[in-house]
Amino acid sequence: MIQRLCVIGVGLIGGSIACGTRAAGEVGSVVGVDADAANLRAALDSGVIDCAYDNVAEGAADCDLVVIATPVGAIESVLKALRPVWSDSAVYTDVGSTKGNVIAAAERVFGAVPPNFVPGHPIAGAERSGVGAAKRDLYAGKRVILTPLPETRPAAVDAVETLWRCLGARVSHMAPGHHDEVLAATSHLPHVLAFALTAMLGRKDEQDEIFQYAAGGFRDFTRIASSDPAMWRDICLANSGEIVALLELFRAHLEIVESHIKHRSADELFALFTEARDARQRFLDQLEK
Ligand SMILES: NC(=O)C1=CN([C@@H]2O[C@H](COP(=O)(O)OP(=O)(O)OC[C@H]3O[C@@H](n4cnc5c(N)ncnc54)[C@H](O)[C@@H]3O)[C@@H](O)[C@H]2O)C=CC1
Ligand SMILES: O=C(O)C(=O)Cc1ccc(O)cc1
Repeated sequence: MIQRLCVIGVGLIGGSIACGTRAAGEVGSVVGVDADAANLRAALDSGVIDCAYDNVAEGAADCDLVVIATPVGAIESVLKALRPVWSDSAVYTDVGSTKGNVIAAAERVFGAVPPNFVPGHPIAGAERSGVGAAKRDLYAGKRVILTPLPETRPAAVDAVETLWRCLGARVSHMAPGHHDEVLAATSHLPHVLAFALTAMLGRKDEQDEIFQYAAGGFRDFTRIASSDPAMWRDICLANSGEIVALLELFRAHLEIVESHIKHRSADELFALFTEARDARQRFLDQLEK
């Protein structure tokens, strides 16, 4: 049981942790900290949090578990603000979509990553933001990746695993670099492609009104281009090396498709689309495992 949980950044992800732990009966009180006064007010009014602070150090003091759920570009400043009240008896974690930069930020702020800080990332979410989008069951059946370091205290890892399990999530461990490589492929690259395609067509739409004739496939492909631009700017800057390497690979693949279409290579196109459909089926099959 968590006595006093502090959520820094009470948006979609932090707000869902707050209401999920309360629904599970696993928390005494929830302290919310947010830089956006209107969002903080909404979190308090809707009962997602019990008390609200705009100051990180004041909110986190005397809490036994502190979850940092701000965009990844803000995590270093949050760690700096936490440093004066950092308690050896509390456990700290984050939910950032990238892990290498969060660990590097902790090293810069503290000299070394504190043994009671457990970097984490729930592989669950949506294209919506803010506490209004929070859901108590957001993490049910979803995966969470923790990237503890050799110096991370086992009891701190246990406490963070217990938090996620009480929300119904399945917890795995990964090395931070490996996490950033894997997530660049399945999350960061698709978001960049959706943003790029939608922006390109958006310019064309001003001339041709093409969106009027878009079908379900366009809606499916571009849903994630409705995601928060500031959050995705931060992710792209934080994991730029992995993302740029994948964009280069993707560009080469796109050129192959282009060449098959240009040269009317029907068999090659059929083989490539079949390979893609089979790969997607493998993805769907493992979702059910
Ligand atoms: N949206 C998603 O589907 C997922 C997001 N994540 C990660 O979770 C984190 C939060 O994302 P969301 O909840 O979607 O964003 P959100 O925009 O819904 O919530 C973030 C909140 O942090 C607050 N904030 C920003 N800077 C702050 C600061 N310096 N101090 C205090 N509060 C601050 C904002 O006002 C906002 O209310 C990000 O690091 C993101 O990469 C992880 C998994 C999924
Ligand atoms: O909207 C979607 O489908 C997502 O993919 C949400 C998401 C966004 C960022 C993450 O780090 C993890 C999940």
